[in-house]
Amino acid sequence: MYEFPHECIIKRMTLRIAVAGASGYAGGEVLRLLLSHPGVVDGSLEIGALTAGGSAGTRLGQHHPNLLPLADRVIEESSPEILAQHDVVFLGLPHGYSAAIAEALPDSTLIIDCGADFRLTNAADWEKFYGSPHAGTWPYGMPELPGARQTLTGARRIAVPGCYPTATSLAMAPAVAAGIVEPQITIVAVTGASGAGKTLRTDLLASEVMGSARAYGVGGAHRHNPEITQNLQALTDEAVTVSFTPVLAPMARGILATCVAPTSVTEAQAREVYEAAYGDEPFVHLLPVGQIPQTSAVVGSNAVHLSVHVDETAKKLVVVSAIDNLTKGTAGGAVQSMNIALGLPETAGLTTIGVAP
Ligand SMILES: NC(=O)C1=CN([C@@H]2O[C@H](COP(=O)(O)OP(=O)(O)OC[C@H]3O[C@@H](n4cnc5c(N)ncnc54)[C@H](OP(=O)(O)O)[C@@H]3O)[C@@H](O)[C@H]2O)C=CC1
Ligand SMILES: CC(=O)N[C@@H](CCC(=O)OP(=O)(O)O)C(=O)O
Repeated sequence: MYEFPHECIIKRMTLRIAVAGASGYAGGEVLRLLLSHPGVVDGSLEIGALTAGGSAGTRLGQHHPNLLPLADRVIEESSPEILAQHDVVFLGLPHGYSAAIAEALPDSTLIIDCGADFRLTNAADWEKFYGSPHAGTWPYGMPELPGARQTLTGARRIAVPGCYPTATSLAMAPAVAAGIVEPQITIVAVTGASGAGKTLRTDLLASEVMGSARAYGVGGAHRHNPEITQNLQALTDEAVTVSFTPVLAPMARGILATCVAPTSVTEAQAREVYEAAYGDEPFVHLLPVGQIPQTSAVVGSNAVHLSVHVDETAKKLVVVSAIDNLTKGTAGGAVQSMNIALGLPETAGLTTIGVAP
């Protein structure tokens, strides 16, 4: 056995990557990004098994017509035996499946879980919002949070953040960390239907979603509440409260979050805080004054677009944030974390340029 991963890179061994949940949206997006990852292009990374549940035995092309280079690959069962033959395993499975798989894989396997199972530190929060026993906590794949890159470097287990927590935590983290807001935060975030995955649901039929927008998980009921609070609470000694309302909009991809908190600073002062926090970040961009984020500008990219405003009358900081839920909100964050864990350039295989309009 070699020491994974640095020895592999030094010895130019090929790392094999499996994607479990390959027929789903998260798995498909991981594969889309991997196909143009320089490691896959130069052969140092290899796309190995593609696995799923009931879709085992079908061609990947049936599920993802965009992934032509992999169209004829046959999906296998998500068994630990198959996944254990790989150095890196992405999990794009429903909540509740990751722990059993992780237990059956060697400690040396880099497991990157797009699901929620290992994101929360507080077992009571997990049980309240997910209704099952807490599996544990893994290093959290949001490199832009203070201290996160060190935790991810060399990690073998990574919990990829939720899509709303990505858009909203990155929007509010600088303000909370710098103490320029009272951390009583109100968030309304619009999302596209792909956030719900591919599972057939009658409330997600085209006739239900097209031409309409609707709030859901209202009144603190959405399971991303504790995750957003956890991320922001880690940045301050003051008690953080988050009132979060998600809204489903008739679009396939994208999240647009509006995050509001009381402040006494000016807009210029707030911008200075955000410029200092994100000036060197490859994926988080504070937009020029006068430009406000929109989902079409980030779709298909790993970018986070932010604008920072102060409502002088209401004395509120207003931060608008846009991401692609499937890219920075899932698979892009997963690949970015893989890059850090493996000692590869953090931006490898990831673009900041969206497909607007
Ligand atoms: N969609 C998004 O924007 C985001 C998703 N995530 C997370 O990523 C994970 C995947 O989500 P998403 O891709 O949207 O969901 P999908 O419903 O699109 O895909 C789910 C995948 O899991 C597979 N699967 C389902 N049941 C089983 C099973 N019993 N055994 C093995 N495989 C199974 C499905 O295979 P089959 O086709 O065979 O049923 C499919 O490949 C979830 O945990 C989700 O919370 C995280 C952030 C954002
Ligand atoms: C439209 C829609 O339903 N969106 C999903 C997004 C959550 C998600 O996918 O993130 P997790 O990994 O935490 O499940 C939702 O609100 O549940």
